[in-house]
Amino acid sequence: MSLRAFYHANRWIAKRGISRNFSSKPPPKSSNFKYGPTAALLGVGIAASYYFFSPDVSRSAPTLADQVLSPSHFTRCTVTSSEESGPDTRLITVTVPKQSIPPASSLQPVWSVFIKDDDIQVERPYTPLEGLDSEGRMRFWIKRYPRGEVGRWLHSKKCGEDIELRGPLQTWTWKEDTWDEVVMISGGTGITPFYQLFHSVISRAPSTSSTRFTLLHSSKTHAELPPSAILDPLVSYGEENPSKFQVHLFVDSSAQSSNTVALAAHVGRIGRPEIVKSLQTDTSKSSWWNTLFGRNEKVDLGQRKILFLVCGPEPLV
Ligand SMILES: Cc1cc2nc3c(=O)[nH]c(=O)nc-3n(C[C@H](O)[C@H](O)[C@H](O)COP(=O)(O)OP(=O)(O)OC[C@H]3O[C@@H](n4cnc5c(N)ncnc54)[C@H](O)[C@@H]3O)c2cc1C
Repeated sequence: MSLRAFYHANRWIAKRGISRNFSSKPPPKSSNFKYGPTAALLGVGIAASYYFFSPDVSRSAPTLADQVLSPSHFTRCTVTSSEESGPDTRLITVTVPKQSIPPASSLQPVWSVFIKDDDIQVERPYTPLEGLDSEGRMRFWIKRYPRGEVGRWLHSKKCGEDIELRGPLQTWTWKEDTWDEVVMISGGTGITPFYQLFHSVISRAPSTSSTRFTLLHSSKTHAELPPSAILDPLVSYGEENPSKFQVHLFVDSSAQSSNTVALAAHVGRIGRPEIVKSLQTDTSKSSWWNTLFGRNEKVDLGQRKILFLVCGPEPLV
């Protein structure tokens, strides 16, 4: 996983790169796969501090029954639903035993859990789309890669089978009343942390909240776009609250699908023009974005605090 922060403050620009490996095995020798959230911050005088996982305990942590979910031990949970949601993806629901459900107050977006493939003893982090409900259910959108270990193993799990997981682990912490604009850019299953933020924060924001959110999501094809269980709530909320939340979908190829939401996707990559265009719908900010991205024009950041979050495979990040 890689984490980078970009600051822009008046005429000073700093670029910082921090990389950490969270894999429980040596990285593949020749793979360009990387699932990395990148946070890019723009604003005046913003002090940014991000902390992703501190893998202080590992897959060798013990498995404990009758204890509340914790990063320091594994909890045996049950797969209660698994449905195909695209060519290589499944929506998988895992249910935590009642006695292991942590208090809701201990779960702050955005968090994830490590799931352990106990055939080969490796673990990978996954993001519960809606967090954890009062019945102990967590729903995941999980991609299977051709030679990927845990994804393929999870796809093979049937309803009623047990899996072990540990967490919650804080992927990134949302802070209320901090940002004027939040721009989320995702590719593939990189949408999952943003969906959790949408479910836990954006869709519940009080009408007095002035933060504007924009989600730009890209998938290779229409068929690989997130399933309607993910897209429908996003699209509906955006239509009902256009001044608070906008969602724009992108696909690389124009091959069509029967998914009606998918048909609304733009063909092409998410680039600078797409970001500018999506944000220019608010005319009060068009000059801000024009000057920010214009080559020879003076940057005028004003006093607005803008956060960019990027999550997806390495070519996107
Ligand atoms: C905070 C966080 C949250 C995440 N949330 C989600 C989520 O909600 N949903 C989701 O689907 N993913 C999520 N991920 C990604 C997930 O953790 C795994 O990285 C992903 O599922 C791949 O793991 P794997 O074991 O299936 O594949 P790996 O075994 O890690 O392999 C990954 C890729 O590398 C290739 N590869 C493996 N070995 C080699 C080799 N020797 N040579 C060349 N190529 C090789 C595989 O073919 C595959 O394409 C998240 C990641 C993070 C960091």
